[in-house]
Amino acid sequence: MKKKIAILPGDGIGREIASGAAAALEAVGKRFGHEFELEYADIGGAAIDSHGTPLPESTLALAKNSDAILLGAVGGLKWDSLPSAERPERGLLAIRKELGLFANLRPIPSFKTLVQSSPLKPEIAGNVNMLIVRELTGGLYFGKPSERRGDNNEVVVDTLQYTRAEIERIVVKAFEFAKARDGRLTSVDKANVLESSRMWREIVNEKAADYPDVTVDHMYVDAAAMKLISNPGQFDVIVTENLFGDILSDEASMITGSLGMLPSASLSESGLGLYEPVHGSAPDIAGQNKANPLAMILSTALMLKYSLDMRLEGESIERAVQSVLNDGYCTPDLQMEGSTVVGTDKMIELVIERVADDAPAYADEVVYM
Ligand SMILES: NC(=O)C1=CN([C@@H]2O[C@H](COP(=O)(O)OP(=O)(O)OC[C@H]3O[C@@H](n4cnc5c(N)ncnc54)[C@H](O)[C@@H]3O)[C@@H](O)[C@H]2O)C=CC1
Ligand SMILES: CC(C)CC(=O)C(=O)O
Ligand SMILES: [Mg+2]
Repeated sequence: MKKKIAILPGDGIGREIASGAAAALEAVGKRFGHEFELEYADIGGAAIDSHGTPLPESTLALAKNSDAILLGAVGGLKWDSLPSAERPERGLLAIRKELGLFANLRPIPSFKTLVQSSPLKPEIAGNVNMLIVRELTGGLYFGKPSERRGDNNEVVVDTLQYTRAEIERIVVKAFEFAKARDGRLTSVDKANVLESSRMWREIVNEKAADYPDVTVDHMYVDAAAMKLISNPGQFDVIVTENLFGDILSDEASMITGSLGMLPSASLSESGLGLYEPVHGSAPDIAGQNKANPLAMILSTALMLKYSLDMRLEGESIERAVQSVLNDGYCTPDLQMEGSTVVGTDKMIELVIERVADDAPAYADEVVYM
């Protein structure tokens, strides 16, 4: 049956890498005999320019009527001086909220061939396979009030708010992933200071009773930031609130050596999924054919596996990516001696060829989720 996919390229490098997602779907379609109907719509700065709002009704309607959604990235210098409620990023937050995408999954594996590109020592970067489960529709990014106040607007307030139900559903999701993986869950909070973290911790402890096979530990977010660098191999599943997860996952990308390597999946309770790279629109390299398209392509693989029940198809993309890296190709963000540096377009082409070619499985195959 034909699957309808909404593609929202967004801004900056989002537009360049979105073509990688479309090309990967076309290659998978040809090889496995599927038909994908791709429909494009604006979000973020592009939507401000075309529709006067960062999340047009038509984009939201398309997303709701699709089997899954692929998103590039939003934001850019052109829109940076807009009030925060009108910025491109507001479109991204709004689509997450409107679609109820509360569970953001950010897998971070070691890519053996990329160990050299990590600023960490090979023995530290080389043995990681973690999953960050980030709460995505609550916390500091959504709490009200968020405003300037007082005489001359000299007071500013942002609000970190969660309901018990919001914390429970993300914690349960994380326990389920931990149970299916290595059975270790680290809950990251700031319970020594924040009331929200104290409730978060209580809920994790309550839910632990339902998962006797999962070992739970709690870590303060400042210490977790340090341990991600000193000993990332200790983590299996990390569960944390929205802002902490945002920051820690960018930090964790350095295990691979580039933010351009990390895909993500955002899932709702009904099972609808939006797939996007962890990185942003990278205005510093936009339009130069330098962006690494692999995070976007790997997000497409996650989409096939988790929203379309096409496991083999998703794995064919993951394997193709690994094959290209093993053959020594990389984009400029991945610093590796002796490798062949290629641009965005060429990297997409190399991966697509290998999807079509049925690249073999590797003994050290990267496992995502
Ligand atoms: N999900 C999204 O749409 C996100 C959007 N943003 C927005 O993106 C804009 C830029 O924000 P930044 O803080 O610069 O974060 P960024 O993630 O866009 O870039 C940070 C650094 O990583 C590099 N980088 C990111 N992705 C890359 C890729 N695929 N290949 C090679 N290098 C890559 C960039 O060149 C830059 O030096 C802002 O407007 C921000 O609000 C930021 C994060 C997430
Ligand atoms: C641009 C923000 C709204 C989001 C972000 O940085 C992220 O989701 O990683
Ligand atoms: Mg981020």
